[in-house]
Amino acid sequence: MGDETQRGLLNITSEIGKLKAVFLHKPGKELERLTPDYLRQLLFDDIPWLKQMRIEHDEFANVLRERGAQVLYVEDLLAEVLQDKEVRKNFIYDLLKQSKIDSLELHQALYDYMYNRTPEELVEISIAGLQKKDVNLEDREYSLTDYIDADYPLYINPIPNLYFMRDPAAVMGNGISINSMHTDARRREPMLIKYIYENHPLFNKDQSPLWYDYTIPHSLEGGDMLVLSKEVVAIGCSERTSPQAIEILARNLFSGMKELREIIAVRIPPIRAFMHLDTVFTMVDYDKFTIYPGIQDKVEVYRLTRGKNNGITVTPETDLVDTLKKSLRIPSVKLIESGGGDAITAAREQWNDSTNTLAIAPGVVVTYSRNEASNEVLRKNGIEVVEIDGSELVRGRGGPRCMSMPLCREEL
Ligand SMILES: NC(=[NH2+])NCCC[C@H](N)C(=O)O
Repeated sequence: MGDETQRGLLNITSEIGKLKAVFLHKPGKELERLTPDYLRQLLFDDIPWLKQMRIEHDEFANVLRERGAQVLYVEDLLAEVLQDKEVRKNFIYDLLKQSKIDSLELHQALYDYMYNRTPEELVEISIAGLQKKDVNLEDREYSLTDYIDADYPLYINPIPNLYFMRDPAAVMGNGISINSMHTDARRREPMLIKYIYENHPLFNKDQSPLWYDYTIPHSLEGGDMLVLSKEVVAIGCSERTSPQAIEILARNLFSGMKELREIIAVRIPPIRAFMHLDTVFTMVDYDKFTIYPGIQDKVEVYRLTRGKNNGITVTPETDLVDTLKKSLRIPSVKLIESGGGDAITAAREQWNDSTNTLAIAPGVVVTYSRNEASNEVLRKNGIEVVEIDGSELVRGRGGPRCMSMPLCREEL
């Protein structure tokens, strides 16, 4: 990565430019800590079969490599960063704080336990969690909390949604937004990215501005963030992303991304099936988008431009397609409706992330093979569709776009 390391690897100025580098997380032991009692709380609808899931994930990574993208794994970069003793110490403190371990004695015992693990083992704990039975703390005097929580099997909870790398952070321009997650289940994920951003030379922090920080109390998730062009960004205002967060992000982007002209805020209904904008709407080519049919009538659209009111002027718009044309300055926009024109098929396939396509070049997308009708419609509209199997991956309710965090795309 010679030159790129010098000026920082991060560069995303579109949704569709040829993908050059991408961050993934291969699902691991954290998925084996999902139990029926905690499924909903952990944002899953079913228990995936990990072995098959990992095969599917490898296939996804291979497709991206074959098409010329460098695949980096968050777990590898984090382990590299944790080689440094100071970083490791701070990381363990943050992990214990985030896990709300307050008892002094337990805090010390867990600190010692983790400090004596290898960086790789520590990474695994930070993702898969820490079971009480794996740590021998027999001689310890119990606190009240220890007695009351005795039946709970873990000291540190797993974060099984980490393979949806899209959400905890998003690269925009040459900077990164490290997001504030809406649910407790995902709260730790951005912290892992922050450690990599602050300490890994590939991210070259001094060259890469931070657009948002996960400690800000207004939630913002990457599934809602679409970089449409150098000049236009779209952000979903959704179950997961608040208007306050969009305004903070907008101010930072306007001051740091010189060419950025406007931000389109798209308000979508706050329900689980549509948790993020990218579950109903993604960009697949210069002037083509895939969309869940009917959603265009259920959204509210606002344009944010540089202005006097705290740095931003907000203009309500009436129509999504008109706004896209106007903002992107293109004569026409084609919305490709997922599901192939049948309402039942569309709803079933949307539930399995038919609309969550990942563009790896203009007009080339990765999708799940199971969404047959939606894939066919894309092809009919001139899009090259690269299919992967996702029978197990889909059980966490996310598709190829959700599972990837692009770091660098070729400029258009
Ligand atoms: N960008 C996305 N659509 N991500 C999907 C994330 C799915 C995950 N189970 C959650 O509820 O958070």
